This record gives sequence, structure tokens and C-alpha cells, in this order.
Amino acid sequence: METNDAQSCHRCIAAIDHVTFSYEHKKVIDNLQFNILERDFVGVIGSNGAGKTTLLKMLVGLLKPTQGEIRLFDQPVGQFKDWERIGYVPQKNAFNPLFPATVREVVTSGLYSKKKIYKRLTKADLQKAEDAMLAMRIEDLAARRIGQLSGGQQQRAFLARAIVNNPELLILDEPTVGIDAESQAGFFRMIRHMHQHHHMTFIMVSHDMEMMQAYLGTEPQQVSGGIKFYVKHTHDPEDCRETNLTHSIGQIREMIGIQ
Ligand SMILES: Nc1ncnc2c1ncn2[C@@H]1O[C@H](COP(=O)(O)OP(=O)(O)OP(=O)(O)O)[C@@H](O)[C@H]1O
Repeated sequence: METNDAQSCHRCIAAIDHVTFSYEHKKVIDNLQFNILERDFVGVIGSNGAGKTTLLKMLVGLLKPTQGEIRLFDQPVGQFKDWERIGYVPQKNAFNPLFPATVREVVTSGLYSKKKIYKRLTKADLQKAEDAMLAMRIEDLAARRIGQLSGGQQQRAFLARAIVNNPELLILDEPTVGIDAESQAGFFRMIRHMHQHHHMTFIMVSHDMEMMQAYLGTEPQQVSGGIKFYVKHTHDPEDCRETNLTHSIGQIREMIGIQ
């Protein structure tokens, strides 16, 4: 377990601690040990059926490990309540194409949590939804029905919904499936930007080896069963002791192209 304090950029955000998972008698994940640290981008790659979706579902508490434990922000997932700190875009979004919600309504629905379900949304809450749509460049689609949009536009709406609470950890399950190559590239650019400039931590399943390796490198940090974990931190390891200020300076350098 990581012992870094809250000031460190290597705080453990999610710990997968000797986790095994079986569907009835079929073991899908076997004694997996992996930590996701603050500001990591973790790319999860593996063949069909390797257990990637199962792993993400355990991370968000939808499935319970058969053995072992998952901790989010140092709390066992079963007791974790701060779901606003986490954004999740599942593999296949369950919206029926005829579902009569607008993009704005879908994005706003991300503001409701168990805690807030009976609360009225404030003006500030509604502004968060507008900001998330702006960030995903779908503000001009706000009043359109979600089912009438292209796959790429829908994915941006689901991502806007996932970031509406400004989460610290974003969990994405094959977010670019079914969208054209150009939109996929745009989507990756957006995600990379969020990682590098908005201090978000990511875990993302993808079959797009080329895009993933272009950002995360060609060597996995860990291989467990059929799952490979590729990891990129927002800055070089030797800079890890830097302060928040130097972190920002590093990013400014990067933005203006100075190495
Ligand atoms: N609800 C379920 N009941 C029984 N077996 C399941 C269930 N869900 C998944 N499985 C099986 O568990 C294994 C892992 O499934 P999972 O969806 O986690 O794989 P994946 O790596 O995400 O695959 P893909 O790349 O195809 O999305 C597969 O063999 C799958 O058939």
C-alpha cells in the first residue's frame, strides 16, 4: 500500500489488492495486484474475454471480488461514498436510441448521486453541466436528442456526463468503439489534454493498440493473465518531488513546446 501523503502526486487513488474474480466457477481474474496512482494514465489492453470490463466493474463497485479487496481513495469500495470523485463511462451505454432525453439532460443527470438525488440542482450545478459540454465541444448540441446524434457525438456527451463533477478518477471502458477514425483521434486528443492539463487520473480499456501505445509507450508496466497495463504519469519520474508550482511550470513549458 502506498504511504505517500496527500501532497504527493503519487497518492494511491485505487488499489487492487490480490483480487480474484470468478463468474460461478469460471475464474476470470486471478490474484491481481495493481495500484493506480494520482495522475497516472493506465491503459488496459487484452484480448476478448480477458476480464477487462469485469475489472472496471469491480472498481466502481458493480461487482464484488471473489477474493481480495479494492480500495478507492484508501477506503474499501463497499464503504466508499464519494462517487462524485469518480467518473465512469461503461462499455455500452444503455440508452435506447428512442430515449427522449436531450444532451443537456444526459449531462445534467451526472450531477445526481445517491446523496443528491432529492436535492434541487442549484444554478452552480447547472453551470457545471454547461462547462462540461463546453469542454467536450458539444455545447451546440445541448438541446438535441441524444439518440439522434452520431456515435462520436454521443460518446462526447457521455464523457461530459462523466466529468460533470470534475472527478479525480475517470474510468473509461472502450470509449471509442463504433466511432470513425477521425473522431477517435479527436477523442484521444481530448483525453490526453485532460490528463496532462487537468490533473485527472485515468484508467481506460481500449483495443486501439496504436493510439494507446502512441501515448503510453510500447512496454506494459505489468502483465497479469491476459491483461496488460500500460502506464504514463503526467511527468517524468525524476520530477516527482516537485511542488505544485513546478508541476504547473512543467505543463506551461510543455504547452509552449520547450523541453
Ligand atoms: N455476467 C457474466 N456471467 C458469466 N460470465 C461472464 C459474465 N460477464 C462476463 N463473463 C465472462 O467473463 C469473461 C471476461 O469478461 P469481460 O467482459 O470482463 O472481458 P473483457 O476483457 O472486457 O472482454 P472484451 O474485450 O470482449 O470486452 C468472458 O469470458 C465472459 O464471457
